[in-house]
Amino acid sequence: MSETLKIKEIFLSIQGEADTAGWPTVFVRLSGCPLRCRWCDTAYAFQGGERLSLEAVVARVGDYGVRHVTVTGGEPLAQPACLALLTRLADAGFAVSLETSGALDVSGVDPRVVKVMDLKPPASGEAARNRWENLAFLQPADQVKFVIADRGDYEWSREQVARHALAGRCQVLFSPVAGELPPRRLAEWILEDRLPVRFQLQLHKLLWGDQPGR
Ligand SMILES: C[S@@+](CC[C@H](N)C(=O)[O-])C[C@H]1O[C@@H](n2cnc3c(N)ncnc32)[C@H](O)[C@@H]1O
Ligand SMILES: Nc1nc2[nH]cc(C(=O)O)c2c(=O)[nH]1
Ligand code: SF4
Ligand SMILES: [Mg+2]
Repeated sequence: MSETLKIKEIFLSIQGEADTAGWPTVFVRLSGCPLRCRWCDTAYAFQGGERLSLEAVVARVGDYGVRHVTVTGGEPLAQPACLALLTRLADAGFAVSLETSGALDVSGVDPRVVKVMDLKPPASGEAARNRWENLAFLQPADQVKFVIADRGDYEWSREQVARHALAGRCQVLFSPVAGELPPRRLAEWILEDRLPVRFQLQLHKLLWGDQPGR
């Protein structure tokens, strides 16, 4: 029997986050997540979804006729068949990125796939889940992302960037928790400290607000 995945949704949108922000992108959102970040904007993906074969997912992605595809969730790596999906999408010629929490092993991710990996700061409630061994598997095109709720999270994130020399390994993204930390405050902290990190806002929320399938 061919492998299957529980899929919450597949949709076309403007990439709202990370290095490919702005590109028309197909999103494949896998169901389920073992974490419960306090501010998660995608809790609707924790349950439900449709079981699809890898072939069906690749075919649906292809139907949209765009080059970029992002596999996200939920936590995509919580389903082991996600690794095979990533490889099939890369084989099919798509520019593939993976959004992952940083709590699951990324060592098996196809090297053609760009990893966008969170490190969860304390106010998420999930900092104990950060899998620090993952840092050894980052490639230069990958990105490490900190989603920051308050000054404590900012200082913690700044400390991890320094301790693990992250800025020399890949792009480092700092993003405010939407609706919680005023973006300007985070921008000013970054500038005051001359931090070598990239400030990010979720473009799709500026365009469409906070709604599923966008
Ligand atoms: C919904 S998660 C799915 C992938 C994976 N579970 C993860 O956490 O990276 C995708 C991205 O959205 C970010 N995110 C979730 N809720 C957010 C919020 N309220 N404000 C800003 N970013 C948020 C996450 O931190 C993560 O970078
Ligand atoms: N437009 C849009 N861009 C995104 N980039 C990463 C997303 C995610 O939820 O992982 C996301 C999303 O949910 N929507
Ligand atoms: S790991 Fe990602 S999907 Fe899971 S709760 Fe945190 S932000 Fe949401
Ligand atoms: Mg999202």
